Order: sequence, then C-alpha cells, then structure tokens
Amino acid sequence: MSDNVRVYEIAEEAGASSNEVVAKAKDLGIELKSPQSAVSFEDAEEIANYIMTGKSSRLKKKPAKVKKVVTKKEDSPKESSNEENEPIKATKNEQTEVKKVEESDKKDEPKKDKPLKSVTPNKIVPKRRGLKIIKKRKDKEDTKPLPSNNEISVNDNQPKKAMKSLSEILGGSDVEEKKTAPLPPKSTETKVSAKKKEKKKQPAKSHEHGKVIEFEAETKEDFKSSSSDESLLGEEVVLLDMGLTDTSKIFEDHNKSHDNKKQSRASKPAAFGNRPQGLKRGKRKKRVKHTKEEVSITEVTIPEDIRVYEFAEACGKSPSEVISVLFGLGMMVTKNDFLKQDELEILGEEFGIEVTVKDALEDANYVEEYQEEEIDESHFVTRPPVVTIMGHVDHGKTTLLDKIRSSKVASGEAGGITQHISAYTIKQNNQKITFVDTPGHAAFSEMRARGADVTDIVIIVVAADDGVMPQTEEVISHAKASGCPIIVAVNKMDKETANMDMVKAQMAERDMTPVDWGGDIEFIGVSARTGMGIDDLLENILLQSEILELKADPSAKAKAVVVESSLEKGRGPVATVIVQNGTLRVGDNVVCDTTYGRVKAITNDLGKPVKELTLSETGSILGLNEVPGAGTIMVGQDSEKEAREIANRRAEHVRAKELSKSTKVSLEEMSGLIAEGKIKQLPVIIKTDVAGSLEAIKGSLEKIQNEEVKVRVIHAGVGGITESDLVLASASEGCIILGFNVRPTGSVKSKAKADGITINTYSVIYDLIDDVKDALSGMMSAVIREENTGQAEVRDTFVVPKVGTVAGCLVTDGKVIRGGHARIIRDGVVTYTGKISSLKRFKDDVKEVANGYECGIMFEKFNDIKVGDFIETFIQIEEKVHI
Ligand SMILES: Nc1nc2c(ncn2[C@@H]2O[C@H](COP(=O)(O)OP(=O)(O)OP(=O)(O)O)[C@@H](O)[C@H]2O)c(=O)[nH]1
Repeated sequence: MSDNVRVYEIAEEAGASSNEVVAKAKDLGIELKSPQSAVSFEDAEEIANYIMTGKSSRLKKKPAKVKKVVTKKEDSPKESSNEENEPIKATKNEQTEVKKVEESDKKDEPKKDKPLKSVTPNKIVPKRRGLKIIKKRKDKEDTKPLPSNNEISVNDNQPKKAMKSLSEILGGSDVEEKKTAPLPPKSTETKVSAKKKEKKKQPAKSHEHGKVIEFEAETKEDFKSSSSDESLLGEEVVLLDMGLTDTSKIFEDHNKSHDNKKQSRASKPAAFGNRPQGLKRGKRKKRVKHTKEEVSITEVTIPEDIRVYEFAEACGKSPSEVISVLFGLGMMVTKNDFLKQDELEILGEEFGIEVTVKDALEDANYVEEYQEEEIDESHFVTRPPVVTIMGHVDHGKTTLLDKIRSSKVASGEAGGITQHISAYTIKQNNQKITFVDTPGHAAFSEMRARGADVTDIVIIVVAADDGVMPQTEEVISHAKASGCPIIVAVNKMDKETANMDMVKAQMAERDMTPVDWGGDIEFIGVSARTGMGIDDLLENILLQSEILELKADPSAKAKAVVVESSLEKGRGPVATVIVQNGTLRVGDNVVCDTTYGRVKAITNDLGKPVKELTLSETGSILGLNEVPGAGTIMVGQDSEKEAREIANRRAEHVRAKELSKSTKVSLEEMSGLIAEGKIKQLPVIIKTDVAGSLEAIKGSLEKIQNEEVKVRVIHAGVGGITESDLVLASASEGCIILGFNVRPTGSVKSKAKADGITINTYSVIYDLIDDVKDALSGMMSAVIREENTGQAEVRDTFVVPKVGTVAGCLVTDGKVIRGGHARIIRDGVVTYTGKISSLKRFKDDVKEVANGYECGIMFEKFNDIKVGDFIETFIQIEEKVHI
C-alpha cells in the first residue's frame, strides 16, 4: 500500500473531525482539500500530534487551544513529554498511552516520561506503531471502517523489535488488567468490548495486514505477534485511551479493574523484566497497594518458624514475590528457607500486612498458665531466701558453701556430708536460708535468661588477699544485672595478707560502695577456713531477706526450678529442684519443659527421703521420664495425661526447631566458610549423664579450634543417645555423636550403623577431648616438611643436542637421588627449584649418587646451568598436624 494517509484516518486517529484536520494541517502549512485527500506518513503524524498535543516542530507558535485539548485528554502526563523534542509526536502518543495505563494503575505517580523509551527524532518507527494502533482503536469506537493502508504499511515496515518496545512501554500486566477487568459502562473497557463486537462484524482489515501485539495474561513479559481478535483487543485497550476525551473515567475504571488483577499481576514479577525502569518502580509500588486491597489480607498470624513458601501462602502471595522482595533488599533466600524475624517485619511492611508471630507453645506454656492461675496473694506467707554465691576462681566459694553447710547442719543429721551438692537449706536463728551453687556466673545469667531466676540475694566472694580479679568484675556485672541485693563476702580474712580496705576500695571503684563508706553494699569479712564471720554473713542475708519481703503460697500446686539434673544408675532421671511456690509432694504429676512424670520419691538436701518440699526448700526428685535441663521450671499438673501432653507438645516444638536450625546453620555457615576462606568444622552431638559434665565437655570442645578447624556443637543434652539424636546427626554432614557415661541401646546402635553415623562413647573426659582433637587434626591440611638429602657442585656443563644441558657434578654431601627435588643455588641465590629428571654415572642411569662421586644431572625444564652452581637436593615429607 501507499505511504499516504488520508485526512479522515488522521481525524480518527487524533479524535478530531476531518475539517479540524484540514484546518490544523493548514496551520502546519500542509494543504488538504477534502477528507479524501492524502498526505505522507510524516505529515500525517505531524498533523495528528499537532491536534493532540498542540505542538509541532513545524509550527513556530504553539496554539494554546490545541494544547488545552490535549492536556485534558491525557490528564496532564504530557507536560513532561514537552521536554522531549517536539518532532517526536508519535512518541508522545505512546507516552500518552503509557501514561494512561500507568496512571490508571497508580494515580499517585504523576507523569514519568523518562521510563519510556527515549525517543530520538530518527526513531520514527515506534511512533508509527502508535499511530496505527490509535487508528484501529478509533475505528472500533466510531464504527468507521478503517482503511488499513497505514497500518499495513506501518506494520510491514516495522521490525518486530519495535513491537517489543511498545510492549515494554505498556507493561504486560497493565494491559492484562485492562483485558480482564470488569468494565463499567462508558469506560474504556466498555469501549473495548464494543470494539470487540465490531471487530467480529468487520473482518478486521487492518489486522490482517499487520502484526498485532498480544499480551498474554499469564506471561506478561512476552508479547507475540498474532492476528487474533484477542490480541487486537489488547492493543485497543491502550489505544482507546487516546481517543477518549474523558480520561478521568478511564482512570477510575482502571483502578477498579486493578482490584481484580492485582493478584495475578503481583504474582508475575517476571513481567518486570521487560519494563523500562521507571515503570518498574511504579509497579512495585502498585503491587504493594494492590495486595492490600485485593487479597484483603491485612493481617496474618504465623508460627515462629515459617518457611518462605508457607509465609507466601499465608499472605496470598507467590513464593517468588516474597523472594523477590527480599532479594531486592539484598537478602538471598530460597522458598524452603526459614524467615527470620527481621525478614518477616520487612515483608509485612512491604505487603502491607500486619504479621503476628504466634507463640508456637501457646497451648503448652505451662509456666505462664501457672502464673495466671496459681498465684493467690491471699495465701502468701513469708518464704526463706535463696542465695547464690559467686566470685573469682579460688576465692573460696566452694569452701565457704561447705563451711556454711557443715557448721549449720549437725554432722549426724547429714550422715557425714562429703558429697558436694548443688543446693541446700540451712537454719540460722530458726530461719531457713537456701544456698545454690551455680556452676558459674554465666550459668547464673543463663538461668535468669530462661526465666528461672531462682536467686533472691547474691553473695560475691572476694579474697581479701587477692582483691578484685577479672572474674570478680564479670560477677559484679552479672549480679547487678540480676537486680538482686548484693552482699560482698571478703573471704580469707584469716590470712595475714588480708586487706579489707583494699577490697573495699577496689569494689567502690566499680560502683560497689560499702555501707560504711556511704554506699549501700554490705561488706562482711569472713574466713571459709576458720568459719569466722559466717554468722555475721548469715544474719545479713536474713536482714536483706526481710527487706525483700519474700512471699509465696505454700498451698498452691508446686512450681520449682531445676538447678541440677542427672541420669543415675538404678534411679533414672534425677532433678535437684528448689521450690519457688506451692508444695511439691510425692505422687504429684509434674511437667518440666519437655519432660514430665509422677514424682516417685523425693530426697532432701541431706539425702533423706521426704514426702514433700515446701517454699524455698531443695531436694532431688525421681520419676521424670527424661532428664530435664538445668534451669527449667517444674510445675505440678492435675493429671499425668495433662503433664504428658504439654511435655510432648514442647518436645515436638524443640525438635522441629532444632532441625530447622541445623539446616539454617549449615546454610549460614556456607557463606561463613566462604568468608573465612577454608575453615573446616566437625559437627558433634554431645550426650552425657549429668548436666555438669555436659557443660564441661561442651566448653572444652568449643575451645578446641584454630584458624583452620573447629568443633561445632549441634546439640548437647543430658540423657541417653536416642533416635532423635541420629536424625539430627544425619541432617549434618560428617556429624559424630559423643556419649559420656551414656551408651546407645541396641536399636539405636543398629540404626546408627545402618545410617553410617559414628557414635563414640567415653567414661573419661580427656579421652573424649583427645579423640576430638585427633579428628580435627585429621581434618587439618598436612604440613609439607623438607628434608635435605645432599649437595653437589657443578664442575662442568655439557650440552646434548635435542636433550638439554647436563651438569657434570661432584656430590659433596649426602646423596643425589633421581626424581628428587633440587634447588640450584648461584651466588647464594636460588635460581631454580624443581626436579632432577636424569641422573647418570658415566653413561648409565642410576638411582642415586653418593657423596664423593661424580655424576651427570639434568633438571626438569631447566638448562641454564653454570659451572660453580650448587645443587641442593631434598625430599618433601607430608606431615599430619595435630591440634
Ligand atoms: N586461708 C584461707 N584459705 C581459703 C579460704 N577459703 C578458701 N581457701 C582456700 O582457697 C582455695 C580455693 O578455694 P575454693 O573454695 O576451691 O575456691 P573456689 O572459689 O570455690 O574455686 P573454684 O571452685 O575453682 O572456682 C582452697 O585451697 C581453699 O582451701 C579462707 O577463708 N582462708
């Protein structure tokens, strides 16, 4: 077809009458006689744009009137297009279209011309497409048969690439929206449907000729060439906007239609790929909004441990959406990864959803329940204080604890106390005081962190001769953090070198000013060896306790804190507890975190069986199904069933968490490994009979490490080696299970064998540590050690054609070995390091030549040998490194 465009076509395109076109053409200096007159494409574009935008490069003055019309039509997005060069009229059309689409999506984003393809005057082709499309659109609208000339020619001329640019500009999702959106009457969409019908009637001349862009609903990023009506529809939607004078309606409609499309759009982030950047930005914003409106999920309650895909599902999103949001913020996750707290927060904000993390143990939070139900202040009575003694190593904690105990408990009653126990109760002036021996200040704080702050008063022991030591400082911080009243026991006052004032001064420097110096801390001089001052100390404790007004209800169900636990031969799990509230009786059903049971027997701190333990009393209980962790809280339950259910629920949760953690850790560490370079790890699971040795082993193992290797304790627990340990071990490559005083039972053993999991059991801690050291040593790179084997001096050189230079040498030390390593030293500088490729005595190849003999030596890939060079031969010995 010809290149000519007729007046009425331009009129349709520009949404004006033929007469107007003629008039405007005249303004531009193009003479048109009638609606049947034809002009070139360039002129047609110029005229159309002039009508629509009021601007033209051929016009010196922009007619304000036209401009107005345009502005109205396009709802202002044009303004910015003015910044671009006028000649690009068609571009403007495109922009206008895009704008409309964009704006209908997000009204709040005003004109953004930039994202559109930057158009240069040379690139007229895309403009034409715009023209073509507009034309089609109008056709339908006005039910005027469209001359297909323009379209055909334009289409034919247009390379596919140009089509893509249009698709980019339009943005797949937007188009799709229009396609599927329910359209109110008079809206753009209404027109579209009208057009559709028309199209059916009209064998779409224009379509036949040219390729039409089709935006697939599902794959927005793709666009295709097709001649189907549907595809036309897609185009038309866009084009219709152009023709409309009441754009505000369109926007309204678009907005409405958004609601329906949001989801599908949001779930196709791939569509972004084809969009210009500016649009992308807009879209992202949109997406957030839409999700909010459309899915109408404004809040979700999720479990603490939730994977990406689970979260996506809960929020009505696709996993890829979640991933892309996090990816955009530099967080790499896969759909199976667990989301962290901060990630959940970000996602919630991004999607406009209020995310509530549900306590997974909500139904099994027996401690909280107890606090709510069992605490009845009307039954409160005064209870004895619980005291913890802390201090620097060797300052006399243990001696002091033992002294207090032995001096306050009749030896007959105690049955000759020799065994160290973790807690005991004494009587001072008929008032009870319970002392707890925590394994260290870290353990003390750990217990507090777990909510098991059993301590009422802290005693800091400072040796009168040593004064404040590094650990004393740590203890001060821990004690202060606990908020408990502090008493300083200045120990070893029996020593000649004791200096109370020095201790006081040092402590005062650390904000622990003695009462007699105007502060509020009592300093009591004691001697754990002689017993001096101990009464004074106990009196002070009782005084503090009075001030604290410690109260509890002995008639309530028992609530106790486990301070020590172990698995004892013939007795099973044993837990040493201190009762915090209520009374713990034999026969009580109790739950203790993941363990439960019916109290079979109670032995008090003197090792005697008792029927009950009341407020602040301590003793050991038997009857739990497993060994509870130190610091866990034991609470009495109405029935064993209830106790079991709670414990099982908690155990399940812990197990799930542990498993999830182990995958997480390995992932995190993958990147850690990369960052660290080459570090190797030995994952281990430690199981011991008592909590004390568990801590000791764990602590020692964690310390065994250097830059290259280290131990990673995946799990550490008191009790036998179970199948769940095997599950955990198999989740971590190369994990070994270390048992101390515990052994796997038959079934666990055989399962471990079948799964290829190593279980090593020990009864001596040092053996365990040594074994782990050996294992780590095995993981370390071997060290290459050199050993000199001999030396030779080059006395002469011979060049053998095609072979190389042979050094005629005299071995001056040790021996020279064929195939061995050698260094050539010239003037004291190493000039070559490599291998001896050939070693001869006269004409014979020999394996080695000893000191004092002459030989011919050739080197691998080296011929630059000179008389006077020294040859040093050596062997390399690979040596295992021990940690
Ligand atoms: N002269 C004298 N020696 C004491 C006194 N108290 C403790 N000792 C000695 O100090 C040393 C350390 O005492 P421990 O009770 O083991 O000290 P600790 O603070 O418990 O030490 P760790 O348990 O290792 O943290 C022992 O040799 C005690 O005999 C005291 O009042 N006077």
